[in-house]
Amino acid sequence: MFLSSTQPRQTNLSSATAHDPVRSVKATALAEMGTSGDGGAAKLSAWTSIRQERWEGDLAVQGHLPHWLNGTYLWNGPGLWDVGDHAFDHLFDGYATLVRVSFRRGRAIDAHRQIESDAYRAAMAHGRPLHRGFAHCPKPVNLIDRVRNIIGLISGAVITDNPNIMVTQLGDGRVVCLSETTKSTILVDLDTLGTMGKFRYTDKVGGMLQSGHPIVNESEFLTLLPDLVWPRPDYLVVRMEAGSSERKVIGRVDCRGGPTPGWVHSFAVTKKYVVVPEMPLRYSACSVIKSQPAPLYTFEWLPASGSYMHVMCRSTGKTVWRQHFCHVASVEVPPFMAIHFINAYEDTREDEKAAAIIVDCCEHYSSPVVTEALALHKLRSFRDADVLPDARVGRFKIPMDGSPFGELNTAFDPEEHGRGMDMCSINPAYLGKKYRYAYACGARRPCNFLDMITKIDLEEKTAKNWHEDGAVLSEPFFVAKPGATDEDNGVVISIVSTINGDGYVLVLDARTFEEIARVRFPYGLPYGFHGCWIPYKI
Ligand SMILES: CC(=O)/C=C/C=C(C)/C=C/C1=C(C)CCCC1(C)C
Ligand SMILES: CC(/C=C/C=O)=C\C=C\C=O
Ligand SMILES: [Fe+2]
Repeated sequence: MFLSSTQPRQTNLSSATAHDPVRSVKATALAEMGTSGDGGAAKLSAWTSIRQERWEGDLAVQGHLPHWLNGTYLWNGPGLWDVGDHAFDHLFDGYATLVRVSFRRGRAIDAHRQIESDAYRAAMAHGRPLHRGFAHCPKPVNLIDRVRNIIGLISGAVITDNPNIMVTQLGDGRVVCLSETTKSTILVDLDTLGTMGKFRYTDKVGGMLQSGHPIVNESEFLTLLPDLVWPRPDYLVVRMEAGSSERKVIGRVDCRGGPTPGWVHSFAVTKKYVVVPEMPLRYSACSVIKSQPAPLYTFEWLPASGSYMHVMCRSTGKTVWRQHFCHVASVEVPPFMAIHFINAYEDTREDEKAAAIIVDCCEHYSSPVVTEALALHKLRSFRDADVLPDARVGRFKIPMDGSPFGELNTAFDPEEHGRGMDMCSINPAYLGKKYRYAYACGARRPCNFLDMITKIDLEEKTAKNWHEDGAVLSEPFFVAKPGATDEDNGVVISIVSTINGDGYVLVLDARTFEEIARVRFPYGLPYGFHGCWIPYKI
């Protein structure tokens, strides 16, 4: 049964009631402040903890959803920042909230639910967070606590398993949410959004950390495992076949600079290669051991340690360039700061061998300040101040002829997307291949956060933008029309948090970038990071 009005049909509220107290007084007060000289930030649901632990119901559709849009958009992010009297101050620390919007023949049903990681359950039980997260680090109160912390770090017990970055469906149908700690890989039930438990890897690969963006298709799951352990800090490149829970090591990349690996929130692949970025924002072993976040949280900025791009052959695991064997590379590149890689492809010669690898990313002009810009106290204030750090589409060219240096250039005029950009997606059929269009969040300045969505044409070097005054928009997600052959034939979905505290799913025609429908939530949702599309089985 679908409701035609905006009145939500609520289900399963017993659980919601049980968890309602977690929404702290601070968060409620903030949400109700409204006109506090913060440019309207206080009313935005984007930076406010979710209203209730779960909800399910029909949504009112304004406009026309295409009848071919049949499937589920699953979306994950940090929906709860307040526990008891404790309020996290970083976007990346919130407890994961999973949102599901199911589209069927022009209609939409929504559900959301908290993911019950061990870290979330412990916080609910104790009324405060107990685990170490991205920026949150429970303070040791005495020497015993300090020792317990070090043991807990080695065993992994004090480290968070809050899976708030992404959600993906594996080739065998299992749905997992995850973050950058390996233990945060958690299985969820697509029908109920219930937490089913940890994803148990059956291998002996180990590893405490993983990339936040594994590359997943119907046949495999590829990811990077950065390892901080001295004297051989490195990255393992691992693959897990669909239907298996065993990761196999494809190869290993030794760090070329610095005492630890660079942050690998995401990475890139081409048809034949995995590209492992090594950037100067490196994991800080010292801050991890001392249980004391450094100014850049668990990272430190070490530009003198150099920046590198390593290209590994997906089938052989080789990274060393050999002229007649396997054309792979490890090159020094200009300093860079990238959280998200957009895509990569092989620029081939006439003999079909790659002359260079092209890698595109959301590049922050070699500055780590963007991580600090995501502190909640900054996002909740100064909405009108132009404080969002600049970013551009950075294009690397990695030579495959044994040359030691790669290039980094600006792919097109950043003014086209307001000089800010991140949270990107492409048509997934073009992953690892030459492509023309990228979708991303951009900036309508002045702003303190990404407030526009943009379609970037890398061939014509132009952008089409969509914006609503005062609203915060989530990562634009491309869904292809079944059977379509044009790269941009489909829709782009983004979740909008409006200046009045409401929220809706925005659906744009990906070709024209014009709005075709908006689907209203019963209440605005917190900002989320990344999603996936699961078509219905016929
Ligand atoms: C983008 C985002 O949400 C990132 C989350 C990152 C986390 C939870 C990182 C955790 C940690 C490290 C990267 C290194 C040391 C331990 C720990 C703090 C858990
Ligand atoms: C919100 C964000 C990263 C999210 C990670 O998954 C980056 C925003 C950058 C702004 O310029
Ligand atoms: Fe991400």
